[in-house]
Amino acid sequence: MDIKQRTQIYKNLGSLVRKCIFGILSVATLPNHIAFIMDGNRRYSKQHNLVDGEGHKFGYSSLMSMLRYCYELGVKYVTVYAFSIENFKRSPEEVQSLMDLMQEKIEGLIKEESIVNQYGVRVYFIGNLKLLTKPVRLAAERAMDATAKNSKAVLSICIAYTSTDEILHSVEESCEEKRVKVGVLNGKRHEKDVIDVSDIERHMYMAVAPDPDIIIRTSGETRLSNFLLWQSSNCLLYSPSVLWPEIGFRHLVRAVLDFQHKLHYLNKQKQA
Ligand SMILES: CC(C)=CCC/C(C)=C/CC/C(C)=C/COP(=O)(O)OP(=O)(O)O
Repeated sequence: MDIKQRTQIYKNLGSLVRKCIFGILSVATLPNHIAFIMDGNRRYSKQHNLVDGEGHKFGYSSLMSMLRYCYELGVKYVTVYAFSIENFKRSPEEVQSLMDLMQEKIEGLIKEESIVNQYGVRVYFIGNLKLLTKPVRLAAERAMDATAKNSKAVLSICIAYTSTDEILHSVEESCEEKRVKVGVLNGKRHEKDVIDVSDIERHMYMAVAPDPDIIIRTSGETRLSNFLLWQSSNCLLYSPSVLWPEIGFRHLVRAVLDFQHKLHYLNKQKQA
C-alpha cells in the first residue's frame, strides 16, 4: 500500500468517526450559529520557529477543517473574526502580509473544489470594507457575488470589523433612514420619530445571520475584543487553551456538549 492509499484510508476513517459522533450530538439541540475568534497565530509561529506569517497560513488551514466539521455537523451559520480594525495598527509590513494572505485565500475560497462550493455556502464579508486595500476588497466582492446563489449554509467573514464600528454604522444608517422617511412622509422633521432596537438590528452588518449560540476563542482568552458585542448577550463563550492553528475536532465537540448541557440546565430551570 502506498502513502496516498494510506492517507485516503485515514481520511475515510476520520470521516466515519466524525459521522458517528455527530450522529450522537444530533440527538440533542445543535447550535445554529458558531463564531470563532482565531487567536494565537503569531504565537504559534514563534513557538515553532516559523518565519513571520507562516502561523496565519496554518491558521487558515485550521479554519478550513473547522468549517468542514461545522457544516458536516449541520451548523448553518459560521462567523469568523479574520481582521479587526485594530489590526491596522500593526506594522505596515505585517498588515501588508496579512492583506496578501487574505487576497490569496479569498480567491481560493471560490475555487470549484473549495469547501464553500462543496457545502453550498454563501459567503459574506462583514465590516467596513472601504478600509481594505483595493485588491482585497475586489476579491471579497467577487467571492460574495460568486456564492450569492448558495443557500445551504452561510460563512460570515468579519474583516476590517469591530463591533463598536458596526453599531455606529447601524445607528447612522437607522437615523438616515428615519430622516428620509419622515422627510418623504411629512415634509418636515418630527422630534418624536426615534429609532428603536429593531431599526438598529436591521442595519447591522451581521443582520445576515441570527445571533451566535457559541463563540469559540482559542488560546484560553475570555475577552470578546470588540467582536459581536451586540449579538452575544445570550451566547456561550468557550475558550480552549490551544492556539488557533492547533484547534481540532475535539474542541468543537466539547463546545457543542457544553452548549447542550447549558441549554438542558436552562430548560430545566424554566420548567421548575
Ligand atoms: C480568507 C480568510 C478568512 C483568511 C483567514 C486567515 C486567518 C487565519 C486570519 C487570522 C488573522 C488574525 C489577525 C488572527 C489573530 O491572530 P494573531 O495574528 O493576533 O496572533 P497572536 O494572537 O498570536 O498575536
